[in-house]
Amino acid sequence: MTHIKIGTRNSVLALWQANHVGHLLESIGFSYELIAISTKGDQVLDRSLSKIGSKGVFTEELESMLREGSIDIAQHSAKDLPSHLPDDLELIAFTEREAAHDVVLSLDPTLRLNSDKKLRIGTSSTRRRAFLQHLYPQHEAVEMRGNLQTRLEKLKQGTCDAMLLAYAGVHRMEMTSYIQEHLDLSQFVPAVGQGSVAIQCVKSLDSYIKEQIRMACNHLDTEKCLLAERSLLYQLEGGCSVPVYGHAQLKEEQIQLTAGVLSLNGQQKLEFTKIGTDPQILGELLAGDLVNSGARKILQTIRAELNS
Ligand SMILES: NCc1[nH]cc(CCC(=O)O)c1CC(=O)O
Repeated sequence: MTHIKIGTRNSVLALWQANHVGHLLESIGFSYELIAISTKGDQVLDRSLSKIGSKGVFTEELESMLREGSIDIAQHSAKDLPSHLPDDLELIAFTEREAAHDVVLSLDPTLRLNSDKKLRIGTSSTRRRAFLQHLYPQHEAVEMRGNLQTRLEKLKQGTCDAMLLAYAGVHRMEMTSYIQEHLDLSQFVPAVGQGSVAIQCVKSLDSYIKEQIRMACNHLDTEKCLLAERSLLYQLEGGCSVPVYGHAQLKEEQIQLTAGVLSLNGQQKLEFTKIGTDPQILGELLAGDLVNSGARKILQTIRAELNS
């Protein structure tokens, strides 16, 4: 029997996702074990993600383990993957994406973002912070790092009135009872990759095993969408720390990609929607539209602000 060592971060969410991948592998008769590690992104909690050195804080250690052969595959939240990945590694599968939108969690069932009352809203994502300032400038964004359990604790302690999170993680962690609002995908556009789990391996992994893993875990429609979103991110060299966002959906046989860039304070926003059939080209074309409208200048300003 083929036995697969799955490398994963050791947060409860990451372990859930790794077991999910493991169960998919079991469905084709493979067995699996988890090799769980704590990454720099999990350990350094006193600085914002955008300041720890953004690229690959959650992924680098797992990539080294792939090369050493101590794991066969690594599972990552597709959202946490940098746009530029090392040449000796590849992504061989994207699991079926669940609802990709963001949600508002609070202990107060009457809380709504559109209220006039100034609320303290916890988030660690520059995209959510920027969207919040753009759509609901009356509120104050509060930095919130840590895994989902830690953040829920902080909410309960009163560090903030509400927090913004991805529905997918909240659902996996069975925290949906705290959801007070589901944010509209078309207004509060998700991060590239949000809601899907990516599987990475060394390019030199046995091709039969690769094919089997892909068969068990890859969801073709999700893959088309993720490839379009990641193609866009690649062009703009965005990472999870910069408010470049993109979300693709299938409309009949076509891919519809909505993507944009927001300034950190939410005051400038560039956004386009485009339809196409080739994910790679669609991402490139939409990135081109953004660049032609001045995205590079906004991005330069964002990077300077984040580094200061
Ligand atoms: N950066 C943290 C992270 N990475 C993936 C998810 C949620 C699950 C997913 O998007 O697949 C989260 C938490 C969040 O953003 O709320």
